Amino acid sequence: MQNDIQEVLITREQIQQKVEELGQQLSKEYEGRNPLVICILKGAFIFMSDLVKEITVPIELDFMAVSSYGASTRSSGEVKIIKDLDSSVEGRDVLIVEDIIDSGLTLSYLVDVLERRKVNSVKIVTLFDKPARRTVDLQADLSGFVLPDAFVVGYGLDYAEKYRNLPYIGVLKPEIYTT
Ligand SMILES: O=P(O)(O)OC[C@H]1O[C@H](OP(=O)(O)OP(=O)(O)O)[C@H](O)[C@@H]1O
Ligand code: HPA
Ligand SMILES: [Mg+2]
Repeated sequence: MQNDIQEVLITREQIQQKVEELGQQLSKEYEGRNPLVICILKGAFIFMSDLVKEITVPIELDFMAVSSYGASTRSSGEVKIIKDLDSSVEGRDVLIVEDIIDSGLTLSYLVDVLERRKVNSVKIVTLFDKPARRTVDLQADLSGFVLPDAFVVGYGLDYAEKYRNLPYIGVLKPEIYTT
C-alpha cells in the first residue's frame, strides 16, 4: 500500500494538531447550543471520530452516505444518497463534517437537501479543500488544509475503496489509476 504513494503531503502529526484546533474552534462556535453533527460517509469517518472527541459542547450524531466518485478520480457529477439521516433536521443547527471538498458538487447538493428540510442553520467543516477544482460556488465555514490539484488518498479518502486506512494524506502514483 505504501509503495503506491508518490509523496506524503500531510503527516499524521499535522493532521492530529489541526483536528484539535478545529475542535476547539467549533466548541466556541457552538457554545450554549446542541448541534446535530452529520458525518458524510464513507470518506469522513476517520475525521468525524477524531473531531468529535475534541468538541466540548453536547452534540448529537448522524450519518449520511453519498457517492459520486465510484472507482474514478473524477466526479461523475451525479450525487447519490446511499443512506439518509435517521433523525429529523427541522429546526436544528446542523454541522456537516466532510473529509474533502473538491468540485463542491457533493456538498452543494447536500446543503440544498438540508435547507429544504428546514434546518435552523447549516455549517460545513472540512479537513481538506481543493479550491482550484471547484465547479460550483461553495465554501466551507471551517477548513483544515488547502491541497494542490492532485488526487490524494488516506485518512478516510479512497481510490476505488482502497487506502482509506493510511494515517496520512498522500498523492497516489499516477500509474495506479492510469493502468
Ligand atoms: O467536492 P466533490 O467533487 O463532490 O468531492 C468530494 C466528495 O467526494 C468524496 O466522496 P465519494 O463520492 O468518493 O464517496 P466516499 O466518501 O464513499 O469515498 C469525498 O469523500 C467527498 O464526499
Ligand atoms: O482527491 C481525492 N481523493 C479521494 N477522494 C476524493 N474525492 C474528491 N476528491 C478526492
Ligand atoms: Mg471516494
